[in-house]
Amino acid sequence: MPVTRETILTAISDIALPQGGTLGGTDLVRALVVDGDTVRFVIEVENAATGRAMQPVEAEARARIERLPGVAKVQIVMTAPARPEPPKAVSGAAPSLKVGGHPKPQAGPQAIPGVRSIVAIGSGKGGVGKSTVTSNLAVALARAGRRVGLLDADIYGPSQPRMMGVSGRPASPDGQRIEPMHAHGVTVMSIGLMLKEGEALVWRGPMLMGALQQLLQQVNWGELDVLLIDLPPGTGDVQLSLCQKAPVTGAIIVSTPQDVALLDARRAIDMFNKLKTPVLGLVENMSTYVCPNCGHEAHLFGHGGVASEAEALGLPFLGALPLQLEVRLAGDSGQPAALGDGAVAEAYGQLADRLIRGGIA
Ligand SMILES: Nc1ncnc2c1ncn2[C@@H]1O[C@H](COP(=O)(O)OP(=O)(O)OP(=O)(O)O)[C@@H](O)[C@H]1O
Repeated sequence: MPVTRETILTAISDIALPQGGTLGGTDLVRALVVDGDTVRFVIEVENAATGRAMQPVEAEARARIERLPGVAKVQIVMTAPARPEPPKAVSGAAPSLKVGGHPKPQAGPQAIPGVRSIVAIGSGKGGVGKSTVTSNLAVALARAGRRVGLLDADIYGPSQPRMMGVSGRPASPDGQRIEPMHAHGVTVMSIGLMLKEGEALVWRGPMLMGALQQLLQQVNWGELDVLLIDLPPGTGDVQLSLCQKAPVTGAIIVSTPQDVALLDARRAIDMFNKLKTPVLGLVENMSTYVCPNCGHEAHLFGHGGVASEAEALGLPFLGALPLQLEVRLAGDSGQPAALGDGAVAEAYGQLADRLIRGGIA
């Protein structure tokens, strides 16, 4: 039987650390991947000196994993994170709520109290409409009577405040817990609400992870059937951190039908597979364009590519969403198109329905 992530973590969890405590009691083990009979992971240490002190721990972990049936090769890499940027790297006075900062040690994924399921929305390529799909899906689920949260974790380009029409700074009466915003029946939180508009975040990996951890754990999400997480495009720190810090139910991948977008989508799927996060299915955005004047239907980015890719990968194809000027205008005005009654709202209604029937939302 192939060895599992859980078996490995259990096998090494009680190894004592030189600084006290055990390996299982920290979140030093990162990016654990089981690839057939090969096990790979990273042990993150504070600096080179801690790394040297941790060498016996690494050796003991390697020996224990090598003894597990089904393991032929163990690759352990010890890394020290780049020093985080000091908070002044963010211009303006964003962190009065102290969002950002080094992540707190956390042993494995931590559930968010009251949140039944967590769905990450990802894409390989930027600009394919991931944020648009997330906001419209959130609205469609809320219209279907679900209790929905939307976390904008697109730390480099948070667009949910604009798309959902929320602004202002979230309150934090006790300086610890953060009150989310509410729009169109959806509970919304975005790193963008902590920053001035147009302000780019220049935090590095560890700060990003700290910010994400806070947005997951310090926001008063309340009781939710589903929390949708709008990820940054690509396969970086935020995705990795999310799948390690939160029990993600699954990921939905958004792509346009273009080959180049599909190629990147494949990379995103591969990353979620490596992180052992189930891919719930693929969505094709900007699928068809119907000219509002003459009704002519055109396929600007090709058509059907995502459905055939899903079939080839043995993944569900969750639906095709049309390219429409109305969608962009609605997104820009903070009133997602799924609030209306047209073809777009119907397509999102079907997508929402599918997730509800599948027990995901
Ligand atoms: N189906 C659609 N029809 C028309 N415009 C769309 C559609 N989907 C997205 N857009 C527009 O395309 C632009 C990019 O969309 P969006 O910001 O949702 O993409 P993204 O993948 O989240 O991008 P990023 O890489 O910045 O995170 C936006 O202006 C949006 O309004």
